[in-house]
Amino acid sequence: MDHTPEDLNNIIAGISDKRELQQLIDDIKKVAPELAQGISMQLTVAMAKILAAGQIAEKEKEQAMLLSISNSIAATRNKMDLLEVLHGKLRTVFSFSHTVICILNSDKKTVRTFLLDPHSPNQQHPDYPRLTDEIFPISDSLLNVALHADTPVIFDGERLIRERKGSLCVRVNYDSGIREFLFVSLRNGEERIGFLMMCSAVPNEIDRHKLNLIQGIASQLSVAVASILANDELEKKMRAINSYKQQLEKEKWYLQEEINEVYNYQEIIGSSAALQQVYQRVSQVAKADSSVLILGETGTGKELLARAIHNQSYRKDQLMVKVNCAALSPNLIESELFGHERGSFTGATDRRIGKFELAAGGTLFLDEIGEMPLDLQVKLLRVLQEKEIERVGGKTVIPTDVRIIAATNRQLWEEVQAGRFRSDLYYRLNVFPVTIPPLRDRRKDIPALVDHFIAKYNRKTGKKISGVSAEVLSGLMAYSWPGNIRELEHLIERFVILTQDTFIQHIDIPVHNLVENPEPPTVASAEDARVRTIDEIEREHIVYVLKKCQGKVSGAGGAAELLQIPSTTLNSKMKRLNIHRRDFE
Ligand SMILES: Nc1ncnc2c1ncn2[C@@H]1O[C@H](COP(=O)(O)OP(=O)(O)OP(=O)(O)O)[C@@H](O)[C@H]1O
Repeated sequence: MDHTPEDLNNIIAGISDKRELQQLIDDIKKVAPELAQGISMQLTVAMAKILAAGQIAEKEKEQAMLLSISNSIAATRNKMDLLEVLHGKLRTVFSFSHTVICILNSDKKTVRTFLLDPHSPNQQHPDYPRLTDEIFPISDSLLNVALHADTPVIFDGERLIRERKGSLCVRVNYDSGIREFLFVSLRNGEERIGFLMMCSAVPNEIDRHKLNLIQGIASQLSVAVASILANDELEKKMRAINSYKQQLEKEKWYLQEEINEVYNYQEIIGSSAALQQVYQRVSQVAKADSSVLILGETGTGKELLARAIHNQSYRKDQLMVKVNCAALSPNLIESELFGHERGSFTGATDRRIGKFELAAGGTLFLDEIGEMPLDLQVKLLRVLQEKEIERVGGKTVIPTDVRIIAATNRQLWEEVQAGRFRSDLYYRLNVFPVTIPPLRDRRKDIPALVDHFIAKYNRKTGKKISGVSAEVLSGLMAYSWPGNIRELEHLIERFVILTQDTFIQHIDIPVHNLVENPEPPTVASAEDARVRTIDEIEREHIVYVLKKCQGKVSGAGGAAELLQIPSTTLNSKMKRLNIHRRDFE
């Protein structure tokens, strides 16, 4: 130690390491204690300089880490990215077991879990699913503190359990070995949006010197979380818009089909006691949402009644979709009802939804249910029981929510006894039967119906016919109406077209069905006076037979069978003679 004090000053000033300096001080104290006394001031200054330099270096390191974490957070686009930052990058700076982000709900009174560490030890806890599924009131004092913690606050796990704070969240974590909790709030500007929770299994593990750093990270996290939430909200709205669009497309397609069929729905006319009873049944069942079975002869107004039930039900703002079970072709019947996936059979070039899906939320009207083939009855029964369908060629089941209204002009129970209709399906549909009486049992309704149809066809033809003569009316009242109201409507339609007068003086009523009036009208109509062509007669006869078969062209009981010609011949005749569905439906 033969240095001069000046040499020593230079050596001391050159030392930048705390330990090196301490070693030198110890050496000087040992060999020259009075010298150490003499340069104590220089030693203190040197030590202070080294410490300050260390702090600056530490600060710079922190800044660099914060910058790196900030950059990673700023690059996050979704929850998965955020998880990676929290449980990857953050772990290189802090020691902790896992983190959780909770979000304030729009009610501002509850929070929900937004992000959970998939590796958290809580996963084994039986109450873990509740952490993700439930919402927690912020009236809970711990959550309230967490939400308002402008600077990070640390809680001892033992103490929280002792003081019964933080209920489920703290308990599940504590049971899984967590002993320390750090909370810091997340804010979007002035608005509090949630909080970050950092959990540690070791008391005092969370570095108290790095709380500033955590706070800085929390500010960055707030921006990322707010943007993910805004994106989620946007996506939710887009999904809602898309599903609404699809629904509209479905409805447009269905309405187009309806228009193509030139079908319009109208009000139910009639005030006879028999019809009053029907109205009463309808009002009893309309809002009940149970299945309804409408029974009645052809043309009595079963479809009209089904629509009335739908219109009075809670489903009235959704569609009532009609399926004519008799008109479905056997190989397409299943796809028609349940839809099909693209390529599921030859000709299935596109995915198509079935009538069940189309009627979602509304009513499915199964007309002519008595005609449904037995194998499809089984499938229908399964759908009604399980309330889910499978598209043809599809792999997933689709839940259905439809109300079923079925109608038939057959004696369905007799069909069951004859083995043509499944009894289990019969019981399922026959929850609330409504029978519409035939027109001959409610003749009182005939005058109102006549006026109604004259007004209807006046509108269509631009005529101004004011009514029928007393003679005509008594003829109409005497007729037995095997085709019921449809027959009456067609008769009136024909005579509105034929009548040149403002009053219908004469109507040809089929003689053989007159039941009460022995004097059928004898005056020949203008139409009868003219010689009709073979084509006209053929057309009339085909239309008559088609009506008799309820529009069924081919197959058993179809018009082709009755006319004893192949259905292809009948189809080409119908084309040539300009016969459309509306002519016989
Ligand atoms: N009470 C009524 N008031 C007004 N029009 C009616 C009434 N009942 C039936 N109609 C009309 O009669 C025609 C046949 O009615 P609808 O198709 O509802 O009968 P349906 O019983 O379903 O026949 P089908 O068994 O042949 O299918 C329709 O044009 C309908 O608008």
